[in-house]
Amino acid sequence: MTAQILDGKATAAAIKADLTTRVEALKARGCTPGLGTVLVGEDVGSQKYVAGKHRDSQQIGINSIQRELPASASQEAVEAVVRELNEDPACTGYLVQLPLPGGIDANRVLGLMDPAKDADGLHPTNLGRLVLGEEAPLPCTPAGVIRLLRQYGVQIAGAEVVVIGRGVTIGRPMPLLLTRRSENATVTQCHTGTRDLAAHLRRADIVIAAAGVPHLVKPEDVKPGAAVLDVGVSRDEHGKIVGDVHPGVREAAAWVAPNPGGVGPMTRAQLLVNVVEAAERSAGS
Ligand SMILES: Nc1nc2c(c(=O)[nH]1)N[C@@H](CN(C=O)c1ccc(C(=O)N[C@@H](CCC(=O)O)C(=O)O)cc1)CN2
Repeated sequence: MTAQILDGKATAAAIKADLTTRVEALKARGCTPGLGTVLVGEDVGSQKYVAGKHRDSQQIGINSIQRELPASASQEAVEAVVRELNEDPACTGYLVQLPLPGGIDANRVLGLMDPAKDADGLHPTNLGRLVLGEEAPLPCTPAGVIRLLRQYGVQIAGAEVVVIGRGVTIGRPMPLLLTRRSENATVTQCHTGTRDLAAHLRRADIVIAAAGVPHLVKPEDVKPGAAVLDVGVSRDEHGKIVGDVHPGVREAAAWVAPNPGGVGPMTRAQLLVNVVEAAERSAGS
């Protein structure tokens, strides 16, 4: 049996269509949302992601504010841009593209952001709110994963979920979302210190692979009927994406979110959701 594709592109397009109407309503009330991005360095992947975020924003009527600094920028220079965006009324939400170059203290930079303008849900106050079960902008990739599973009717409640990875954008917040009462999943978090990854994978109803290790998840380790979401990004010698999930998994699983075309577009769609919601909150709607 070949897995059903969890199509992130199509799902993201539907989310964007809904947001377009909400942006029009905001504009009619004199509030035009503006997405700010802070990009430090010349990493080609990060440049591509940021360009995609602005392209999406412009398509639905959100203004773009782009700040770029060289890889040699000092901590003070990056912090100055964050302070500027905190004060800029045209910027209703913004993000700092990660990873930041070595030598920049990313936690300090994120902590300086105005939590009300945090479009990524990665400010310590907003991550703390998530832990406490309070309303907060949600980290984009984990929220995109949940939305994609729901769109295709994959059962989350009661599911055994394995998350591979413990980074700040996906691995750390993903279990927080999955174990909310609204999702009710049981989560095992695996990482480079996990002794027997295959043993965990064989029990999983849902696998979320975000390790950045090419073809880490093999067909023989996937439980029949499982949903497998490929979030890991490595690149081959031609710059082509190689995911964490072996292509043969398509013949073993019931659902697969491919990479590209699965969770990536959902990450960008959730960013737009966060920007629109922040603008709606600040406009008092
Ligand atoms: N500040 C943040 N930094 C990073 C985040 C994040 O959520 N906030 N996540 C990742 C990268 N990321 C967003 O920034 C991201 C990754 C992938 C995609 C995407 O649309 N991918 C396409 C393929 C694009 C390609 O061909 O290279 C797809 O999957 O179809 C968007 C955003 C790390 N940093």
